[in-house]
Amino acid sequence: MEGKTKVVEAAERTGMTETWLKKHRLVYIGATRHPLILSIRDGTIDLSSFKRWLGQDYIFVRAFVPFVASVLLKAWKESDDGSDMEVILGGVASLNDEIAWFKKEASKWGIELSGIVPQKANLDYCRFLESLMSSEVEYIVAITAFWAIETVYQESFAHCLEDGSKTAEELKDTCQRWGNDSFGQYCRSLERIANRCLEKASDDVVSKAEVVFLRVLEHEIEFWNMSHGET
Ligand SMILES: Cc1ncc(CNC=O)c(N)n1
Repeated sequence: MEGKTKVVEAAERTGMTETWLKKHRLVYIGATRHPLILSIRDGTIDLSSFKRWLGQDYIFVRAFVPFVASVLLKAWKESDDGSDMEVILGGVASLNDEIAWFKKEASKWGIELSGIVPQKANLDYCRFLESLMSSEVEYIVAITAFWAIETVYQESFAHCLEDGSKTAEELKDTCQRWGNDSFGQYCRSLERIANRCLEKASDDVVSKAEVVFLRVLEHEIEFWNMSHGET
């Protein structure tokens, strides 16, 4: 088992996550190449959409913190590798900066965060996160969701920073937050953890994790859709 795990860790994106990304490619593209992201990238974004997204995302991130804390707790109880906890703890630490960043960014755009009303897609997504916090949910299922949630933002915002993108200067800071290389490294660490765990998991748990992966993608698409403003 030891040797097998090493082989998986040596290469990037080999394992269950790769299989799923291929199998559910269209949904994944729906989540990572959403019209809102494409409009940031091509410079045609309507700023009211951006502001709507920013305000809603602040609310989401506040609910995301206890979710990540619950993944940390599961790692401590259930993981067979002590370094998982350190990767997840790094995620918790960066969320502290992220909340401060949202406040600064909101004031830059003249958004009053205390006045934001969460929309249905946001409430649905937060409720889904809450369901994953239950102690009944396996660590493998929760870490899979965590990896997927972070990776959608990484792939989406990194796309807005690629050569040839026409992202406006005032939006680059947002794109950097999730699109930067070190966030990319962190997502790959989460992916390696997920793959290592999935390799040892029963078929039943692997199927549960796949369902949760797909549901994350669907929630992410609905979340981007909120920026259109048709509640
Ligand atoms: C809706 C959504 N999905 C993923 C992220 C990225 N994780 C933490 O910031 C996010 N901010 N918002």
